[in-house]
Amino acid sequence: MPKVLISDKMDPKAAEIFRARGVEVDEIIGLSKEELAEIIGKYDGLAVRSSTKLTPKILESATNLKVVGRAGIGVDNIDIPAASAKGVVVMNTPFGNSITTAEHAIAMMFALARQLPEADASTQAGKWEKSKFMGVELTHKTLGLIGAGNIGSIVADRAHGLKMKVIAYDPFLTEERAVELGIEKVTLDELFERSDFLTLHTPLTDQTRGIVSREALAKTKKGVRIINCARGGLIDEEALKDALESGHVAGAALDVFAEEPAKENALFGTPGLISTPHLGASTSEAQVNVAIQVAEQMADFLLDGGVTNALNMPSLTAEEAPKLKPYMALAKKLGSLVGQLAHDAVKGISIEVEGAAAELNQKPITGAVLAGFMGAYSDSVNMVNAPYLAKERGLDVREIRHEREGVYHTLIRVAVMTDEGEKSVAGTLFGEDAPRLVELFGIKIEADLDGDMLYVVNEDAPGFIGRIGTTLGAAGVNIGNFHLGRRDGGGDAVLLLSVDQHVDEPILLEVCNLEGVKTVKTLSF
Ligand SMILES: NC(=O)C1=CN([C@@H]2O[C@H](COP(=O)(O)OP(=O)(O)OC[C@H]3O[C@@H](n4cnc5c(N)ncnc54)[C@H](O)[C@@H]3O)[C@@H](O)[C@H]2O)C=CC1
Ligand SMILES: O=C(O)CCC(=O)C(=O)O
Repeated sequence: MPKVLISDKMDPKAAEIFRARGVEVDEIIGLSKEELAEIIGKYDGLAVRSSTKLTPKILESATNLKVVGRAGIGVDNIDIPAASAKGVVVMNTPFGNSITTAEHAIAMMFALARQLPEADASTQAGKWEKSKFMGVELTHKTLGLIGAGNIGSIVADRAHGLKMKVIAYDPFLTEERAVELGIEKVTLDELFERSDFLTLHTPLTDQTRGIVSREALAKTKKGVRIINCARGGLIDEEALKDALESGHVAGAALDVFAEEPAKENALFGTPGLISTPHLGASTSEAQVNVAIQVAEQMADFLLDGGVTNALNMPSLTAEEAPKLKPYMALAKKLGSLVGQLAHDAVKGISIEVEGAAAELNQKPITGAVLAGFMGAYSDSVNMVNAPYLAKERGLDVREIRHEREGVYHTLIRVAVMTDEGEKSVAGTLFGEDAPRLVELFGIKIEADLDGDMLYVVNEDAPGFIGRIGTTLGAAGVNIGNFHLGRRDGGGDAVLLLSVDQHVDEPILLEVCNLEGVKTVKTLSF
């Protein structure tokens, strides 16, 4: 009988379901890292919320672990690459707590508008300070959403009921979906400039970390009120403290903090700050939803091999898996490449397979492309749920199959349709299993898409390669590999550099300022 450990506080329904399905279960809450590492080896499954941190070190001791179930959405407490490397499936419950979290954001917005916590404390202290607590109405105010996915779109729906004007910045939001949601799609700068209330609903990724920075806060309207029920690292907390103290930001309601549990934080005690201890998902309804869902999904997997909402595993039969594996790795890298490079809203995506790839089940290849593509924007995407999410968001997905071989024995081409037209990338397998990019936006180029990379478009002119090499070398960035392609002599050239470390913003700026450079972007695979 498989054995599961529940290591975070979870609704009793989870344990009930495990037992009813024939899975042995222990509930041990509040284990230290060392204690968890000591006992994890006994378990086939681990069910968590956000307190348990599943680190590579703990995974080292997890000799029997097959599945980790996150009763919730964000999986930043689970080291997914380490779990994948160990063959451990990671599942989450992407929708079970979205309504509850959206409601918390709305509650925070009301609390800010009417200073409810301060007014309550003052009244209960017998002060009756009626004139001190002058509020603002929400009606006709502009609510700016950063992130209009599941939670953001529920917040938008509720805000419409409050007669607010909703604007959003979300690079993945198409115009069609925005119209459907009644949201005006804007740039990030415009969102900062126009919002009376600003609320965050994105995962914490390299792109979103510190998105509400000191510079961003300087662009906001005086008197803006900010709500964060997503992840702490999205806001520069020190800059927010300064902006609250100066009165530029009239209030901030935070459910999440850069360091959690936030038993101490420099923001505490700042005028205008309202805080809750990561309560976004804490309603009995949401906790029952996620507990039932996580237990059912984990039991399905442990007892029958069924896979739902896995973040690191495609749904595949045992026979297909080994043949498809290298194609899926290639497909995911190509999807990720276009996801990282396509700045504008993508309306559609086509996945074309040719030669040997056309003899295989195309669904997992499509799933892998979509997982790579959407993984650039969200941390809840996997090969199983990516096609569903793409449909939900109005993304037109096309699959094309050519059985004939072209120049390569096998080829996968991924094309995205944006407002600027169609852009495509293509790749093949070298030696049957080594994924290789062979074409990038119409330019022939051969490259491994691996680790940290730098994408540079420049005017093809003598001396450029030397200049970029010197600039990166002077900044201590080692170039591991160099891939060059060009449209035609004297036209644009594309460089894909494999670098040994992530290239930080100041170095990126130096590269950007080199003569002839048109575009520079970091990529990560
Ligand atoms: N406070 C709490 O208890 C809870 C917090 N959360 C947090 O809320 C986050 C959002 O959850 P969902 O809406 O379900 O996720 P989702 O994946 O449905 O939506 C995230 C949205 O963010 C957008 N996005 C990604 N990168 C962006 C960027 N650079 N700028 C602007 N938008 C960007 C995506 O396109 C997507 O539409 C989760 O990642 C989780 O961290 C979720 C549940 C409870
Ligand atoms: O489980 C919790 O209380 C936190 C929920 C959360 O942050 C999430 O689902 O991403």
